[in-house]
Amino acid sequence: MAAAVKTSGGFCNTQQQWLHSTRDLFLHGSTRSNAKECKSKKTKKPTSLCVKATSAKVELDFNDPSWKQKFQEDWDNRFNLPRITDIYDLKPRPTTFSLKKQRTPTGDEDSTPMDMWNGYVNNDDRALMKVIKYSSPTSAGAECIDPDCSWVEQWVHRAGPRKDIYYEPNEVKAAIVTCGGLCPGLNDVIRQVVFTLETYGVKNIVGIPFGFRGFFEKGLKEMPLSRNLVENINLAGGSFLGVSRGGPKTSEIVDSIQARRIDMLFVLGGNGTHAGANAIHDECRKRKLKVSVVAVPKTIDNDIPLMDKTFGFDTAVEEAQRAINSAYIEARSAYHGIGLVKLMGRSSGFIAMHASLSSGQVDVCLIPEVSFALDGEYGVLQHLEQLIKNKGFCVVCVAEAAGQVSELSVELLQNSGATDASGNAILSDIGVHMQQKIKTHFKGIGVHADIKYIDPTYMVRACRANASDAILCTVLGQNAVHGAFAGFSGITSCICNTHYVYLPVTQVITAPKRVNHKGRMWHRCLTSTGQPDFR
Ligand SMILES: Nc1ncnc2c1ncn2[C@@H]1O[C@H](COP(=O)(O)OP(=O)(O)OP(=O)(O)O)[C@@H](O)[C@H]1O
Ligand SMILES: O=P(O)(O)OC[C@H]1O[C@](O)(CO)[C@@H](O)[C@@H]1O
Ligand SMILES: [Mg+2]
Repeated sequence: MAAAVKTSGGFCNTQQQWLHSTRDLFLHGSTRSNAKECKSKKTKKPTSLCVKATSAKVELDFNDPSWKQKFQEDWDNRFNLPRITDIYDLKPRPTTFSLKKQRTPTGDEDSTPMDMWNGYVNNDDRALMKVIKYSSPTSAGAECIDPDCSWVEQWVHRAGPRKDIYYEPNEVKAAIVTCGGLCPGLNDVIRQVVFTLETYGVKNIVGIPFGFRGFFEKGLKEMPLSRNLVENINLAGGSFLGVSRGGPKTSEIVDSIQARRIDMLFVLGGNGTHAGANAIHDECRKRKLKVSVVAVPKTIDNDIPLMDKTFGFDTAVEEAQRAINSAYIEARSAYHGIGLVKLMGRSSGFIAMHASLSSGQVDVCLIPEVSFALDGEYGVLQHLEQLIKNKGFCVVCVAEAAGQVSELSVELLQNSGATDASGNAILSDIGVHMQQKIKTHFKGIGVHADIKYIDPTYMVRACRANASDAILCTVLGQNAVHGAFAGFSGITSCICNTHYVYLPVTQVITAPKRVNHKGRMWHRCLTSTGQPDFR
């Protein structure tokens, strides 16, 4: 077995493989420019791709027979859930969240004691994060820890109601806030959080309007929430509470939490919001406040690491494929028609890839994780020329960040460096750029081309959640409340490997998740589109 190179604060093995850390997971699939090379101290030559495991505290030597145990201990530490009992000596009390008693056919109450009903989750329950045993680092999409790709169990905490709780529901003030951009399902989660809080017996539930701004902007009043008020909000898209980017400093938010006497804060948002939730959790701990901060991961971009998907993603894909279908119909019906669709994704191509796959009508899918050239012998334009010649029309789906994330691929478009209120880069319009390039190209070669450009961006995220997202939102929202009552804080309620779990927010905020260009899904997409390499 090849020996590991020790690096400070991280692991590095001697084959080109990934290590399990949030940073690794982010980098997974983006080897070319993201991963640093590990250089041998002696020869100064690169020995492997080396990834710094930001939150890993151990160094692994794969020659050490106990390396697995060390890895697992480190894993368990990193995925241990922060609890308010870490700073307070609190006595638990029996939960007020009852699993409803069933009735026997005669109408009598079933006499089975509640304890026997197996409805509560034990704090020691775990779900497996990874279920594939890769036998080789060269297996498609392999995620290996050591050069032999050994199997190592990676457990995470199961979500759900506990028998013991750490808050007196009557005394709890709970607040909900939705941040970032819109996303289908925000209202479904708000609704379920309110329903579940009421089931525990909480009466004081409020909504913070317009994201974190609602904590400090004068004139924005918190909204009292109840089952009656939110009963039907899932029937519409958007956020009942409103969203925003940017906002106050963490200390100001926590001042406001203190002043409002909030005990539980449910934060719905993407990676920025999760970073905010973590900062709020840390600040509450610093001030020794008994506050549970629980996040629920939303974003149509699906770019939060470790989880199967974020809520809203499924719906966005469904809507996006409608746009692709329209582009296909336009292109198919025109003489030398070219349908061009731009889809959202700030720094990842998940929506573009999945919508291309689900529609089955795309000839070329371009995502930020994969380099492509427009011009030249192997460029996209040359391929479009062939498609027009051979089948008479074609459809192109481009992710908004394609050709614009320099650490992932060759940059086609220069960004201005401008950022939005949250500090996110404002991207150039790759769709408009491509439309111009295609027009100029076909004009240049004297071939007629009828280009129809569709930009459905805000349409794909302003709609209401589809059935699959509605169920995901329901479970995540309920589990968020169970997590808070169980005394956890600084956690996110999510789905991993089809099971509902809690993860510490620290583990999901290091960097965005990206499409693994060596993974099976991207290869399936390529098989479906039939596109070549554009380099
Ligand atoms: N590192 C951070 N620390 C504290 N707060 C942050 C951080 N990053 C972002 N925020 C705050 O989180 C909120 C939402 O962030 P952002 O606008 O990036 O959206 P997001 O949660 O990533 O969702 P989306 O997927 O729609 O982009 C903003 O109010 C922003 O100020
Ligand atoms: O709502 P805004 O500020 O226009 O931001 C758009 C961005 O938000 C998202 O919809 C979600 O992060 C991205 O896909 C997109 O880049
Ligand atoms: Mg974001």
